[in-house]
Amino acid sequence: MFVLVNLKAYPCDPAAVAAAARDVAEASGVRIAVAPQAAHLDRVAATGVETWAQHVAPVEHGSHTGHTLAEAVADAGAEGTLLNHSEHRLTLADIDGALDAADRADLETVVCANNPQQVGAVAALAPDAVAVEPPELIGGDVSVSTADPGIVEGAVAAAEAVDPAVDVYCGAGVSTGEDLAAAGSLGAEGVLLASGVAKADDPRAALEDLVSGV
Ligand SMILES: O=C[C@H](O)COP(=O)(O)O
Repeated sequence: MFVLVNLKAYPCDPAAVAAAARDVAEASGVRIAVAPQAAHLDRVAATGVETWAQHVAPVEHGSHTGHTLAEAVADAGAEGTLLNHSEHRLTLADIDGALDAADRADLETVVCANNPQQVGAVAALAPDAVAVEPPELIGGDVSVSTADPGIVEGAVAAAEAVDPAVDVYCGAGVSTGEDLAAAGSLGAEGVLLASGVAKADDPRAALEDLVSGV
């Protein structure tokens, strides 16, 4: 299972969470990556943890003030990027352009989607993975794998029907080892989570619990 921890814009210490994620990944053998704010990418990458961007724009080098350039996040140490997060939606054309940008910069990609129908649509653009997240469950206490297992199974079937090479992750409310195991049993190959770690009193303990069943 892949555990992708999105720090969003939460007021946590990105380097401390990253160091904890690095240690827990090393101790458990579970692949864990951290996606901080763009301005914190180099600080997070310096810890040695696998580092991801939260977004890249569908642009190339040039006159694009304020846009996040894929090559710049790669220079800062990112190895992958989220795209089309529920809190940063893109048009289909922009997802396509951002995937091209990520490809140029050699970034792995996870495209987020609300439901299995959207999973099918974005899987057709051939990202490395898709992440299904029902927006109403994001930031809550109940995991998607408990509240809506059918959406995870539907996402797995939708991606498989379009492109079996596209991995499927799920997210929203994931915070415990039980949640991670449930996601795996529904066919997900990873989880995308945020508040369960970034807002935890002890992010290291939260990460240890998360991987305890793997
Ligand atoms: O990017 C992460 C997802 O939006 C899930 O967030 P959450 O774990 O706080 O529900």
